[in-house]
Amino acid sequence: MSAWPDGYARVVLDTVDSTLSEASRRLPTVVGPTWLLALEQTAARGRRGRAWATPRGNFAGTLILRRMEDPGVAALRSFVASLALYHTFAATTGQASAFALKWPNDVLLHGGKVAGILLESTGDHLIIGIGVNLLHAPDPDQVEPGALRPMSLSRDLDVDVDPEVFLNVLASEYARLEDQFVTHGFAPIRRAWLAQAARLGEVITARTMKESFTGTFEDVDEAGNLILRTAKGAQAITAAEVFF
Ligand SMILES: O=C(O)CCCC[C@@H]1SC[C@@H]2NC(=O)N[C@@H]21
Repeated sequence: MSAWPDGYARVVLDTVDSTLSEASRRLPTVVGPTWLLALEQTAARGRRGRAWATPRGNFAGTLILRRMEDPGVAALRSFVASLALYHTFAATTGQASAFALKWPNDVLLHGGKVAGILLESTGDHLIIGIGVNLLHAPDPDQVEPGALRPMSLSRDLDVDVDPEVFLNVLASEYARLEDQFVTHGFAPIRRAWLAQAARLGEVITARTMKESFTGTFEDVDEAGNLILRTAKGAQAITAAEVFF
């Protein structure tokens, strides 16, 4: 069992609309880094305005941090969070090789999506929302065409992890990597993230709001951009949806 990290507060809620919305409501009274865990969410949101289902048994957590850097640097915490998730999956299942990281911040299990992260910045705070399919995964026909198959730890790995246990391990892994990020910057996080990256060196497609780029996934640069080698040369992509 991981020790709860010093300096972090923890709030467990039974049902809430969204831990991201709850985090925003609590901002005026929050002191120090705070984890919110909901055992059920009724109106959770995912990236690009999509809905996110959190039935009981899945993990829905949000970390509230005071933002100390400019927005570009603060946003690199999506890599800190996804790497912390990777270590948490490795620790709770004992099967690290089953997991991989998909740019910018999904976690894959056997090539399908098992966890997603949504970062929101409000005033001087950063709010990191994390959803994990521990027990249930949405039906494949509930996700949009071309999206990866949703996976769950229980169904696809035959491992049952309680959301509160998952939070304890994740909070500890996150705190360790947050210290590393603050002390040494993005470089060690970036190296460790790339070591677990899905499809590095392979041809992938990144779709932005306006364009689609297909090329070899070469790197993630020091600003967190996806570097694709296309027929027109190297393209640095800041925000996109990636398709394999
Ligand atoms: O689209 C994604 O991949 C991101 C999903 C993020 C879902 C989490 S669950 C906890 C937090 N509360 C929300 O409403 N969303 C995030």
